[in-house]
Amino acid sequence: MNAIITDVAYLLTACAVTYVAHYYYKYFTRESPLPGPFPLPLIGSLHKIHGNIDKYCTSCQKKYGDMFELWICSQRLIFLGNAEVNEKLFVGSLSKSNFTKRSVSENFEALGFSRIGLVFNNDSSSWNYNRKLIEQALMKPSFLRNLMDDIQCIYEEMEGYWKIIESKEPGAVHDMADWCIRFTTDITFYMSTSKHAYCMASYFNKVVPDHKINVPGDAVNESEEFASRTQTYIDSLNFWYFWSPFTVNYIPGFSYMHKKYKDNIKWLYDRIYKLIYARRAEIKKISEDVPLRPDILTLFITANTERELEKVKGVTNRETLRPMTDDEICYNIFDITEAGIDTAANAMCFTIYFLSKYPEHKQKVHEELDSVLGPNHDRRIAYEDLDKLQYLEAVIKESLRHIPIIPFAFKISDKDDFIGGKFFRGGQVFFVSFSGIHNNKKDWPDTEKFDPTRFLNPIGKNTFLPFGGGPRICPGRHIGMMEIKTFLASVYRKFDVNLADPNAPANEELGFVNHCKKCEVRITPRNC
Ligand code: HEM
Repeated sequence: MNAIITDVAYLLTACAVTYVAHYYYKYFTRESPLPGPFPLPLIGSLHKIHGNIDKYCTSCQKKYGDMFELWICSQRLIFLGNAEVNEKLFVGSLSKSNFTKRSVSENFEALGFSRIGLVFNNDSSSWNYNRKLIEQALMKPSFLRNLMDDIQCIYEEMEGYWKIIESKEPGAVHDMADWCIRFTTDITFYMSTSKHAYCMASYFNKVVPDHKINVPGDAVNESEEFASRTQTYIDSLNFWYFWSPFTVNYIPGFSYMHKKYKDNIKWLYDRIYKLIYARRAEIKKISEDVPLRPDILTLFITANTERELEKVKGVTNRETLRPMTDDEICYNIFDITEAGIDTAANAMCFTIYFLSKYPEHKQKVHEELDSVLGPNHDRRIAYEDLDKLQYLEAVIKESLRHIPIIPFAFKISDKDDFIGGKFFRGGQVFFVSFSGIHNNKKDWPDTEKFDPTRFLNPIGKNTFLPFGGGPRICPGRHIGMMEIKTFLASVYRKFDVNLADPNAPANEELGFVNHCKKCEVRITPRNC
């Protein structure tokens, strides 16, 4: 027995020594070595990250410069933290770019994410097709016009809830982190499907239980479940990104979570499929001379069919000329809802935080709103007004510079290339740090200062990338900005918003995105 134990111990030791030797052989013989933290076998620098890879990399950037290497387990990542070293990664033209793909984990591959939808899709032909159809849908004039109205209707609903709360409890404290996420959930759901998610209504019913808003019972339960499952999905991304396939499949506890997360996605897909079938049936019943409502679901169903709403000029690419299948519609709607809710909500919330922290900029925003929108607060904000709100836009941008909602992206090269003067083989993973780029002292003097006026003059190329860059740049950037601007303009034209605790921190926490955990404010009518 003892002999067997000794043999097994020898075998394990031999395996461990071989693994360590191989790990460091790979490390010391790597091509184009860069400075960076010295990695440990198995974990690399994982033990130093303490849950926030963005903050860890920012501290490494101070020590090792704008281009360094970081090992996560046995994977070598190349950190790129300024506009110059990132230049090739942000070439916009698809045919000229060597960076058309994201780095996705083995779990994402196994779950099929790398072949469907948009966000993690690395199948060039499927991604290209989905991307073109999504871009076409999001730029249809009828869609944009309707969206402007929808945003304001949903805002007015929220303002109505605030007024009831104020009438019951003057000077009440509102958590904008809670309101903003419900606001963007309601908008995203409505612009995608023309269905009400009732997220704000059901939240209001929770906050003010003795003043229930009449919402169809099933719809509330369904909407709350949809919203909470959306958050669960966002959590599952970190889980699947950072844990190995072995861990999630075979280690008890992890395998339970893996199954729970897979069931969660299935639930969300099932709901979207139901909506697609119902909408297809509705469209069939509507006579061809009656215009259809241009929500994203209808735009996808009718794209490249007889019922297409408006042709977008200049789109001639033959591969986009076929209609979308139900699977494609489902995955694309899913990606749009998942990518559009948290991002816009947190951008709104952090901007409110910064405006409260810096009243001198809030004052300028108030003045600009008064001059552009005039004294009649019942007048709806027009699409054309948004362009004139330059100071508000500068404040939003400065907020996104300080706290980029997506602080980094993992990109992978299609083929061998020189980056920052160093040679890398195709397939190398690059950690593109938007935080690093936004805080680079060369491009942003006095980086710590909250100074929106930086954005009133032209800025350096690729120095500000809250929506990413290159062929995978965010396709929702225009409507994201439209939502944020319209929301903030609607709030600040009428109200003054102040932090309940003037010394409160921004309360940011990095999950899959930088989110605002809490932003407690008091909302009071302006004296103007
Ligand atoms: C403030 C709001 C938003 C921010 C800060 C934001 C930021 C980003 C960033 C940084 C990326 C990665 C780009 C890259 O890899 O270079 C991205 C991708 C994406 N975003 Fe957004 N986004 C926002 C709003 C939206 C909205 C409203 C939608 C949907 C309507 C959306 C849909 C997407 C999709 C589908 C992708 C994946 C694109 C692809 O891989 O081809 N985003 N976004």
